Amino acid sequence: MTIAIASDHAGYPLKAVLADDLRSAGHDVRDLGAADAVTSVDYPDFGRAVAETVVRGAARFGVLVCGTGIGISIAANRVGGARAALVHDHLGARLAREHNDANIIAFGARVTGVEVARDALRAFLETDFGGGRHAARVGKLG
Ligand SMILES: O=C(CO)[C@H](O)[C@H](O)COP(=O)(O)O
Repeated sequence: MTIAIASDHAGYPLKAVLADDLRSAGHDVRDLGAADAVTSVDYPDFGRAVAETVVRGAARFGVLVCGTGIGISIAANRVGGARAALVHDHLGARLAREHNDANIIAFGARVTGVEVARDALRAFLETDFGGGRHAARVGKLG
C-alpha cells in the first residue's frame, strides 16, 4: 500500500528506520521530508503535509515522527479527516486502528525506543478498524 511518512529533524533517525522497514515490506513509501537530522525545521509543516496526503487519498496511511510526537500529531489533526494517533507501544497502535480508525500514526523519537516503534508500526498496519460501536464514535470526530 502507499504510505506517506515525514518527520522533523528530531524524528529523522527513527523516520529513516521506519521508512526502510516499510520499503522492505513492499510498501510504496512517499517520504515528504525532513531531509536530515541536522537542519532545524518546523514540525507543523510536515504534520500537515502527511495529513493532507492521506486525506486526499494519495496515501492509505501516514507515519509521523518528531521529538515527542506531540507537536507533529497536533499539526496533523488540524487537517479535517485526519485521525492521527500518538502511539507509545504495541497495544496503543492496535487500538488506534481497532477503536479509532486512525489513519496516521505518530511517534516521539526522543521518548520511544526504535524497536518499540517498529513493532507498533507493524501492529498498526496489521489491524483493521473494528466498526460496530466504534463507528458512530469515530463519526462524531468529524
Ligand atoms: O517534539 C517536537 C515537537 O513536539 C519537536 O521535535 C521539538 O520541539 C524540536 O525541538 P528542538 O528544536 O529543540 O530540536
